[in-house]
Amino acid sequence: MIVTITPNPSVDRTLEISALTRGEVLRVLASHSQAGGKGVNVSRALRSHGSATTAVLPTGGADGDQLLALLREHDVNAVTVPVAATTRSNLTVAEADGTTTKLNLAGPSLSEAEVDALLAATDAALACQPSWLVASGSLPVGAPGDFYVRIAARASALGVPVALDTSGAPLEVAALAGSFALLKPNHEELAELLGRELPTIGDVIGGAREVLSWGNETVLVTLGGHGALLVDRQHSWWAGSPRVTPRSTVGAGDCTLAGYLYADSEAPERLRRAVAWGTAAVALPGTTVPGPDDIDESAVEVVAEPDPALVIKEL
Ligand SMILES: Nc1ncnc2c1ncn2[C@@H]1O[C@H](COP(=O)(O)OP(=O)(O)O)[C@@H](O)[C@H]1O
Ligand SMILES: O=P(O)(O)OC[C@H]1O[C@](O)(COP(=O)(O)O)[C@@H](O)[C@@H]1O
Repeated sequence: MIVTITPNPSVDRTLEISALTRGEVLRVLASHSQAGGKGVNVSRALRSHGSATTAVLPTGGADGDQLLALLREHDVNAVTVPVAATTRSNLTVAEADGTTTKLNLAGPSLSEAEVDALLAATDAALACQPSWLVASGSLPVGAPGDFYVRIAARASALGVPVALDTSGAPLEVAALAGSFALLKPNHEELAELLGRELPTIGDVIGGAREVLSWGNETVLVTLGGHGALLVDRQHSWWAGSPRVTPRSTVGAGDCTLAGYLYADSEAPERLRRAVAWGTAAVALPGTTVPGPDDIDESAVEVVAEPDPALVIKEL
């Protein structure tokens, strides 16, 4: 059983168009409304593979109701904390050449009592001793900057490992506090955290090891179309699959994390599965999560101790 907490979920709305031209009237080829938010997507991907999972999230207003209905459709067990403000709707414009433009709203403002209720709901979900707690996404206005540190302390008290996928200030506060079993930044998020560019494999491994030195156990860095790197204190692995033209990259990082956590395997096999799930996600429209039939682990190449001189953009 894996519990996810998504403090700022969304109804993801995707518009597929042939090409984006500013200032023009454009015809939409297809549109999708799907349950979104990073932890929500992890739960959806796990559920589509038959895993037991509970998604903890706040919901409010008509979009909150729609989000819950969408989760029900996908048979995802949701523990919801009702909030007064309306759940956000994030917008994606997906172009035929694979370019994905994401417009993410700040989301609703939560009161102190609502934040406390969210923490209490997470405590209640942790009582079943899940194998992982996944804490994911941006923080809503009103949540304290150390929200994920508080979450990690509660999980650690129960011996539950925490995987964190966030960005910006919440990532910095949490990563510096340490105590995360897994951090999943993408390439840009890790570079922003460290305040420097990370053009080579060696730069990313060095940066990940710096994050480990703050008291975290493992770092999974996703590299967009260039695969992913898994780094612990002793070892590193790179994995990638043949290039595909994405239909939508929204949710690819979340599916990568879900694939990593899905089963307790050796590190390189976890990474292979993670990249297979992420690659499958980009071939699907909007925030669609892959099921078992979409995944091809055999297409993923895994390299132990990759050459530090390799330039990521050239992989
Ligand atoms: N353009 C792409 N082509 C093929 N695979 C991709 C592409 N973009 C992302 N992926 C896959 O999805 C994973 C996560 O993508 P990434 O963009 O790094 O994460 P996030 O969605 O968290 O920003 C990558 O590690 C890769 O396996
Ligand atoms: O909380 P944030 O950082 O605004 O991100 C939320 C958005 O990210 C997603 O979870 C997708 O994330 P990834 O593309 O990084 O996997 C969307 O479903 C959601 O709209």
